[in-house]
Amino acid sequence: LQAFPGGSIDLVKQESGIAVLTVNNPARMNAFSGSMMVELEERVSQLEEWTEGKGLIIQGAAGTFCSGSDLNAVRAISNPQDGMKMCTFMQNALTRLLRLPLLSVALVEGNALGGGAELTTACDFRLMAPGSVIQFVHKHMGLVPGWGGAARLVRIVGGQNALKMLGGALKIDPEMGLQIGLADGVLEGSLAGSGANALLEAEQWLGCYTTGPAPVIRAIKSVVVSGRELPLEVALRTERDVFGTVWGGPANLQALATKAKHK
Ligand SMILES: CCCC(=O)SCCNC(=O)CCNC(=O)[C@H](O)C(C)(C)COP(=O)(O)OP(=O)(O)OC[C@H]1O[C@@H](n2cnc3c(N)ncnc32)[C@H](O)[C@@H]1OP(=O)(O)O
Repeated sequence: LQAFPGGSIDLVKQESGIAVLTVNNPARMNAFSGSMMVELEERVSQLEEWTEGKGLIIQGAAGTFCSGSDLNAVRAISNPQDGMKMCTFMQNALTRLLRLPLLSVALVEGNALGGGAELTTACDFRLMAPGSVIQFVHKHMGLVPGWGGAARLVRIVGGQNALKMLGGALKIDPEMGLQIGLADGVLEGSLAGSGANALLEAEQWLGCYTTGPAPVIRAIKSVVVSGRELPLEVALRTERDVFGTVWGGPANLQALATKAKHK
């Protein structure tokens, strides 16, 4: 993958506990070069070690999300063996990304195409800016998703919607995204339009879910990942173990001491 350089994956970990990951290759509409795939995996490793983290926003540079694989690299490795190696690498990186103990949101401005659409499904939530599009264009490229995007899409929107989206290479706009459950929110028009404002709005949106002590937010994500991925009996055991990490913990004791009311 390192033989196909260009662009970068930038990570900023903020004091607020929300990190921002930027897919940065604007000359190619933030397409993933080989070196960016390697960098993505490195950034995921850094986030796995970030014990203070609560949230993650994934965005593209310069007002558009990501146009998938860099087609120059795709052409150079257009044989099944190399394609499967690349897919294995990206499936692993994106599976680890989705399993991070952080609540993650894909901030979709402009286009999320091909592998870019797949990347949005490796986040817990998708926020779409007005005018943005998520499109699995794979059929038009004579392909199917290979970065795990089909498997995750079925779990997000159901098999029927996934079949329509992949079979028709449908352009999903924010309205349709909300309707089928692909989008979890749409940015306000007033704030959208500038990358900085869109990011601010995404931070505010995510803040509704990440407010609170990091151990509790991370535990919430862990029990949901277990419920999402494991057979019920195993998920229940995991839930009990995670419960043990917060029961009697500082946040729990403080809530008991203040006799919190939930009106
Ligand atoms: C398992 C993974 C499967 C995959 O991801 S396969 C790749 C799927 N993605 C695509 O096919 C995207 C192809 N690109 C497009 O449709 C359009 O470029 C796009 C994103 C709608 C933007 O259109 P426009 O706004 O008209 O801009 P444009 O076409 O002039 O693009 C600007 C420059 O970006 C380049 N670019 C866009 N997408 C790229 C890509 N995926 N790989 C490599 N280069 C890409 C494009 O060639 C152009 O470069 P240049 O200015 O001509 O040098």
